[in-house]
Amino acid sequence: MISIKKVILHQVRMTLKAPFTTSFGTFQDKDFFVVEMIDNAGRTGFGESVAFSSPWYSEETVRTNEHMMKDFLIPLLLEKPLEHPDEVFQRFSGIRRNNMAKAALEGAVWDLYAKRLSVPLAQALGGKKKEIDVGISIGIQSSVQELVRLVENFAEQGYKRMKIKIKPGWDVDVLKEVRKVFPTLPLMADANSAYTLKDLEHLKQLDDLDLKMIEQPLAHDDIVDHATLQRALSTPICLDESIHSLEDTRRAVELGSCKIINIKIGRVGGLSEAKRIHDFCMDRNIPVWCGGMLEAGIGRAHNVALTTLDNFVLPGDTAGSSHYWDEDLIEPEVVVKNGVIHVPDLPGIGYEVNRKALEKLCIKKSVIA
Ligand SMILES: O=C(O)CCC(=O)C1=CC=C[C@@H](O)[C@@H]1C(=O)O
Ligand SMILES: [Mg+2]
Repeated sequence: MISIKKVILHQVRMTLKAPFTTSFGTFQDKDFFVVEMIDNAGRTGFGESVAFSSPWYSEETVRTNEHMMKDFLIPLLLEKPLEHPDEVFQRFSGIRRNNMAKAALEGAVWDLYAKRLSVPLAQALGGKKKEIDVGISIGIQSSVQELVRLVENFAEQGYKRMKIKIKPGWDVDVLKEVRKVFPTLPLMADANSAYTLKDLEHLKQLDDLDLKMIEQPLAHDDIVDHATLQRALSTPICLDESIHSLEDTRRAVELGSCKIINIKIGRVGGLSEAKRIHDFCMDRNIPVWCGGMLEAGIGRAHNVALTTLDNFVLPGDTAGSSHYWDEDLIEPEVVVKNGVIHVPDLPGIGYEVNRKALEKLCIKKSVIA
């Protein structure tokens, strides 16, 4: 049994090496929670929340995460022991949505569980890969020249796929310029819901660019219009923001809204639901990949472990720690060599938490026992 005795919420502030711009705006400071969970044997599991400080990506924020974890979710975990991390999803089922708060805690339970078994988290999840292919996500840049320079730099580092953010006015022409310089490089676009069906004819031009996919072109809560758009495009649509659960996945697949799913542990409420979406898509030959939320090392470690499952057949957004941070919260940091991450074989998340760095970057600590 997993008997949780104490949960420590470290509210951390880290500054990205470079500002991150999407169709929604730009930010560089990232506040989030490191969840430290201690069991009755004194073992520690770690999770990381991914909600941003403002509700632009989803309705959740750092503040809503804190409220939900402290006032609703942690008390449910402390109520009684757990047989298996899969039970957390059920234990939280009375709480509506708030998936990122749920996932931060459930991730710590999974890490604790794997450490109790003394196996890597990847193995506890059923993953077999010892190495994973990764891509990189490039925010909207100040000029096409700067974008081409970044694509060149990341291609030289061996990243397996370039994700380029687009929005009206920074899309087809920009991608054509990149294609001119890199005629065969695996490319995809992420629109973060910047378009509507009125842009259908405009978006059809993407079909001439040999993109691997176009991610979330339409509204963050839509699967109907995406089905209309997918029927008009030969480029596969990948859904991100629209998919919060296995049920959303089932509906989107039945409607034909997408051909690929970007699975983000925080967006779907944790690793157990992420596995269910993975398995559902594998049974229907729908490829998935692991999206990113600009995580620090603990969240990055969870993404690496999840990506070892068989149907993560497309490179995800799990770039190396040094792409994001001057100093990460884990030792060793996540390193990408020629577009590949070697999966750690230590118990749990497989990386040690750098306590000194955590203390230095922690702006508030709450102990709940
Ligand atoms: O490098 C990463 O962690 C991926 C970053 C990234 O592309 C995104 C993070 C968060 C929201 C979005 O802007 C975007 C995405 O949609 O995947
Ligand atoms: Mg996305």
